[in-house]
Amino acid sequence: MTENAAKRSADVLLSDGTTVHVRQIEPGDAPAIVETHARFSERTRYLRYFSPYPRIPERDLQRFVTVDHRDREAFVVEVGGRIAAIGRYDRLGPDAGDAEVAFVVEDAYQGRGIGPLLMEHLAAAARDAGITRFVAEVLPANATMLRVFSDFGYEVERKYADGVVHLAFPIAPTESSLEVQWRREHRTEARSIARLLAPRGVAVYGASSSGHGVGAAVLGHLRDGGFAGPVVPVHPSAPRVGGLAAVSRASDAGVPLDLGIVTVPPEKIDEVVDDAARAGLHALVVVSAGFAEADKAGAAAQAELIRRAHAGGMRVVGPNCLGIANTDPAVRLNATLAPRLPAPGRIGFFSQSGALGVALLAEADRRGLGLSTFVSAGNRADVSGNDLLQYWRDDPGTDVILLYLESFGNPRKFARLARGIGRSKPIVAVASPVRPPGSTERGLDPASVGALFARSGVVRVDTVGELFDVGALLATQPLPGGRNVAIVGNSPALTTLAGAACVANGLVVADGYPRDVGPVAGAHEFGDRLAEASADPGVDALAVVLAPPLPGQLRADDNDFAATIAGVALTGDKPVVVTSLVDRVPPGIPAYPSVEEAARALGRVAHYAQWRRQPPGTVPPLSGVDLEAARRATTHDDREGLLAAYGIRLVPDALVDSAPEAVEAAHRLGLPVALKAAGLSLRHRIDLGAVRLDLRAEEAVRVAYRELAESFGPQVLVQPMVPAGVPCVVEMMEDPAFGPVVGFGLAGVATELLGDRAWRPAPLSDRAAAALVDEPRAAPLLRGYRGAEPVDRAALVDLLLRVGRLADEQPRVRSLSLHPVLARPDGLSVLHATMTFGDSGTRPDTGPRHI
Ligand SMILES: CC(=O)SCCNC(=O)CCNC(=O)[C@H](O)C(C)(C)COP(=O)(O)OP(=O)(O)OC[C@H]1O[C@@H](n2cnc3c(N)ncnc32)[C@H](O)[C@@H]1OP(=O)(O)O
Repeated sequence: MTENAAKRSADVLLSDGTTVHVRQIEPGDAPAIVETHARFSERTRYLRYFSPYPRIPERDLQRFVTVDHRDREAFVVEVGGRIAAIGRYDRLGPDAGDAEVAFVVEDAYQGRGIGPLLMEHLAAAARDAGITRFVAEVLPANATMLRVFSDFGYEVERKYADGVVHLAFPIAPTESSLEVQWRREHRTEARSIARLLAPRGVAVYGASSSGHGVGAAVLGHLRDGGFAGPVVPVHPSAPRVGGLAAVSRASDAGVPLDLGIVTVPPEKIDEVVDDAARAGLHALVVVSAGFAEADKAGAAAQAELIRRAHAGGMRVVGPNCLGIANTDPAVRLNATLAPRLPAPGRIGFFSQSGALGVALLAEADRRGLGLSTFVSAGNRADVSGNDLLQYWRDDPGTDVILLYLESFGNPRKFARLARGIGRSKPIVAVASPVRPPGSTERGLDPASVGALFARSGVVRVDTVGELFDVGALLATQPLPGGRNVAIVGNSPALTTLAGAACVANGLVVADGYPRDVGPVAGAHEFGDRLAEASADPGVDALAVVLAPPLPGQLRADDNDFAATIAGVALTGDKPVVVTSLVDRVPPGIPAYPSVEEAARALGRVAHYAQWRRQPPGTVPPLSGVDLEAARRATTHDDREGLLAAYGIRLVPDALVDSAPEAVEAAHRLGLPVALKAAGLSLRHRIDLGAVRLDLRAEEAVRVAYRELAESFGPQVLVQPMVPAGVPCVVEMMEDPAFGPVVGFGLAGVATELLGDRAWRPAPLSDRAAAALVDEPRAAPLLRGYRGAEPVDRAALVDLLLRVGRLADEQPRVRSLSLHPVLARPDGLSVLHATMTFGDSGTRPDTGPRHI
């Protein structure tokens, strides 16, 4: 084969008798030059690389030719103009099923150390293509390739009976590669939502000829909102409804209709869906109530509605929703119960609640906030917030996304989408803990939601008011380049308050500020101070604080003030927030009634801007992870073994039930030792004084054992003393909706009481792990508080990454708590761990166990 490969062109005979025709490539050859046998399809993806590695001269073209793995075709890898490996897809074993790319390495050729380089290229190719799981199977005879694979970090997952070895390659997915993959999968869905929000024509089912009722109202709103296309009422008998010519079947309309608005009672819904499908509609917005939110029968009707709609090729918004709106001047669609089409703007707004939706639209209107599109999803039986995220991601008319959420249908999908979108378009969300009526979904656990949002860069707000406060700032102002705020005002009291509010919201008052122009300064002088602040390189954002005029007193130049502020806010490249003069500043400048609200909105936006500036994290490969050992450990519920398989070592201990045993264990483990009463939780142990520390001699061990046994029973743990450190807690729990999340905090009653834990979904990226260490409010203790030496942060990050990987890969582990972990300048010690196992569908083991 090596001889063949050296020729310019070769027929390569695979071991099952089929032939692959390969022509050797030259630098600069077009990708298509690799000829292969007929089974390569049009869909062949050519991944072509010039070596980024100095060891390979640029002229040695790297090439990896593959096909969509579902086609199960052959692949050829060429490195440096030589064939490096040839493989097949159609011989894969059963474990390859969920791999993005999977292949059998049949023949591999080594020379000039290309094995590992080849693997790097495969990994790079996979990463660029958004591939996250890579599986290889190596035929038993190919020992060389097997060694290359394992040298490069492939891990043997399984050996089949015929000797084929199954390996998995730990590709470190970058967040951008996840995004690539996601885009590929979901482009089609976004297209169908685009059609829903910009239909060519709309049919209205259920508008009463009497002119009264919900349907007639929606018909009126559509008609009066100035919808650009035809609006056609569909009615069983009336020739005209709401002043428009009606038809009895949508297919009789004679104009293209894409969307149906439905307000017929639930018992009539099936005939409507069938009629809409026959007329070729693409989507339905079902406003009618009486479905899953009502009762069991309603839930069944809802399921049938979705089944029929999908069978007819239609997506469904609702049921039990307020409707949808699109302010694009070329569309002007107001298919909602709200009488007014929102003002046009660049905010996409999703509301899960219909009831709140009308109020939300009215509030947006009052604040002069322009929307691009609005969707109320009601029971969210089909179209979800995730669908809308995909749509807004690709919609050039939307810059900012506001979400009012009550639950997550698919939190993991939300997280992946949000993470990608948040890099270019901010997402602001208020997650109400209310469980939607009729929903079987869990309510929102604040820790999990916090973890999910933090990871995805979602700006989390607590109230609907804040949703708009932050939305207005993001939609109208540039992002701040940092946290330094220049406060300029005309009242020392207010500027001081503003300073405190900024600090309370994670902002920094810029050097030389707050600046008070005094109560008599005119707009001109004020404008000069603002211009100075705007030009100051030490300033990232401006907060304008004007004392409001006294009641009944209108300062002569308030309008001038407003115009001055507007001048800075609309022309500068730094965000400006204004407090007071709220009614006077023109729309487009975020104005707040109080300094606290202004500072809070700015603080959230600064935090988001910082998230966006950081490079996306990667899930780094970890040394010393032994998946085979992990598999053995989980089969036997061996908790300690499982931790060890992920490179997490506990300080050893021994359970003893007599004084001589205690002494023997102390010698074995090494004096000095600590003795702890077994069978008590950690907290109880400390509270009850059931711990004896720093026992340096046999006699001390004996005495301590007797004391503990007398008070707490004969079972006692012996553990070698480890040097003191900052006690921390690393936790992992399986959230039924969100999947595994990893938590970090400092140990101790104070932080436990305050719930001072940071959470992130597993697996952790390097960035997420670092953020976990820095995020608890007590984290300064780790960084060398009051002259102490900082602890080994890298060791903590490494431990978190390991827990994150374990959490991600071991679904049987329901919870894990490493408590305490002593963090020191020279490393860390895990003193104690509890872990619960559970299989899906069963309850987790009861009670934590010491391992
Ligand atoms: C959570 C939130 O607040 S968001 C909003 C959520 N949604 C709601 O709150 C809506 C609540 N209201 C409802 O659900 C109501 O039951 C509705 C809107 C579904 C029905 O309202 P009703 O006025 O009782 O419906 P009604 O049976 O009179 O039918 C309305 C019209 O549809 C017509 N109709 C009946 N079947 C069909 C059909 N297959 N195709 C077209 N039209 C039909 C009827 O003939 C009637 O017109 P008519 O008065 O000229 O004869």
